[in-house]
Amino acid sequence: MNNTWFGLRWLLRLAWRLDRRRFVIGMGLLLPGALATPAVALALKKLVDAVVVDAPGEAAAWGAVAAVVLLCELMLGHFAHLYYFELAEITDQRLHRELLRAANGSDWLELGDDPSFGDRVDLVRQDVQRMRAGIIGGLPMAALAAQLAVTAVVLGVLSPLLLLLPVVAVLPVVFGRRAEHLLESARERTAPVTRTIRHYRRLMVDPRSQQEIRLMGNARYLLGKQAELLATYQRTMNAAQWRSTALRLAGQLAFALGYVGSVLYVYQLARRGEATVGDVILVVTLATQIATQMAAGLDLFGDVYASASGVRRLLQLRDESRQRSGGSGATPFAVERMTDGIRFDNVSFAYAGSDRTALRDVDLYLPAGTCVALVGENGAGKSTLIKVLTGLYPPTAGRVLVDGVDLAATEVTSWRRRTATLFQDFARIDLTLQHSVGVGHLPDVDSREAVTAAMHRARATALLERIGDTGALIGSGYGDGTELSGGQWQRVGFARAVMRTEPMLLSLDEPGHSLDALAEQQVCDAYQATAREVAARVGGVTLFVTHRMSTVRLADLIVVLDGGRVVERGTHDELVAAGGRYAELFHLQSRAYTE
Ligand SMILES: Nc1ncnc2c1ncn2[C@@H]1O[C@H](COP(=O)(O)OP(=O)(O)OP(=O)(O)O)[C@@H](O)[C@H]1O
Repeated sequence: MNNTWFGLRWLLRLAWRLDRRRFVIGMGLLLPGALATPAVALALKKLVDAVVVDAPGEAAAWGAVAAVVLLCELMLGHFAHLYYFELAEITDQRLHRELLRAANGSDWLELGDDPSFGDRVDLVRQDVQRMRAGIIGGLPMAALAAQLAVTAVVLGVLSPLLLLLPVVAVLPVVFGRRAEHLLESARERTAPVTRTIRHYRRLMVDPRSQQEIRLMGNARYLLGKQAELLATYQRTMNAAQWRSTALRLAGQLAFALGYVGSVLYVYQLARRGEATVGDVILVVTLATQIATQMAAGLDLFGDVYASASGVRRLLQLRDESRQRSGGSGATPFAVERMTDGIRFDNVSFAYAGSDRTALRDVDLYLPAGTCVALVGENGAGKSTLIKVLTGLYPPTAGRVLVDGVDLAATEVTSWRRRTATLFQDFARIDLTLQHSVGVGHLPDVDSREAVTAAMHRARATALLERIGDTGALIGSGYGDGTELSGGQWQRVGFARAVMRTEPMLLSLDEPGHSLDALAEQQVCDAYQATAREVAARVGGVTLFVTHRMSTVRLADLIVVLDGGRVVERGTHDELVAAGGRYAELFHLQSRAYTE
């Protein structure tokens, strides 16, 4: 129960902060509208009593009062709805923003790797709709509470025994809450199943997987898998629905018995002359009203309860994101020009939920101003090393020092501002070219010159000319933009990375990925040129991962990783002469080219 009130209070406080005017007007209309309901019953009682004692003037007056109050009840509620509906709309937008903030709030990437975090983000996304209903239901619920209080007072004055009626009327609410709880926990239990169902759905409509699905003829197999999961989901949800419906029915049955009992009781009082005919009408009317109020209350409570669970989950996500962020004592990264270099001091790293160590006891020195190639087989840990160095993951053990500054004690976002990275699985940002590239350096996001210069640095001037203008839309994510090839997207990604003109670390993961030989050569030239610029301007280190030995041999330093360990380091000539792992890889590839 505490949880529900907390959620309701949190939502109402948020609505109050967002738009006090609508809140006050909405409540100001709702409350008298709600109080009009028991007032109608009282006016009817007076009307009937006046008719019984044959006082037509008084009866007509009470009839008029009943009509006016009834009109108020109908009209005020309707106008109030307009206000709190708009309020719910505003709150809904804010909640979506809160969710995006919570999902992206952590400084590190590890939360994003955690499937249970993803499940909870999915649940909260569904919850936002319910939280909106919580606002729409929360305000009338407050008015309803006032209405019930007045009804209880009227009944208590008539006979204290009649106070049992509102008490019995609470039963459907209690049972309804339990029923909601049942459905909620079923929803939480099936979250991994629904995530997998959605994944299958995405997989089958994604153009990239569709071609393979067709070639391999496995559409039926995937559909079957999805159908099995759907059946599991429906079984669990149906069982929960049945149990929750049974609980609701039990609560409503208990109230129905109380209703009939109270009407019979007041009828007996009237027969003994202890109540008037008007009192019988009053109880019949109030009991009917309570039934409607309780049914409405039950629905509203269901909405509020469900939205309170959403609030709880949203706040948990937010806290979790905050907790997995850098310490508040972290100092901003203030090195302007790198003179020493980057050091990995006994660094190890394991992904959350994985029992495999992706980096093991890495001791590595990357001197300032050098161009370093990372080499190793698939899964050796090359991308992971870049992710740890760019502060996407904190090391599990050891330290990373940039010019002697320990990244663990540094505000990670300020260090990231001094890095420029293009990952193998770079983002395809379907916006205008201006913004798709410009977001790489927010201060210049709207600067056409900065974007044009970045496209130039990325050797993508021809692409810019083909697109025509930086204001043109690229990709078809949300509009009719120019569709780009994998290699062209990579150029856009590279231009985005080099929007930062003074990175202390330039990291390029698989530059040749998605490119034809000529394009790869051009991009590698661009990388080398950018690396030289970065080295000259701020003593920056360029780190690139590639499987092409012709590119690797140009590096000042080559680092060979195997199973998460650094197994060799040196120049091309040194490593070839050493005849170790690198020499083996180099000869293997040279043979492949010459044979
Ligand atoms: N998000 C993740 N969660 C769990 N394990 C991961 C994750 N990303 C990578 N790994 C694992 O960490 C190890 C190192 O992966 P990494 O991507 O760093 O290798 P790589 O050398 O870059 O490989 P490739 O050449 O294929 O890109 C692999 O065993 C991989 O399966």
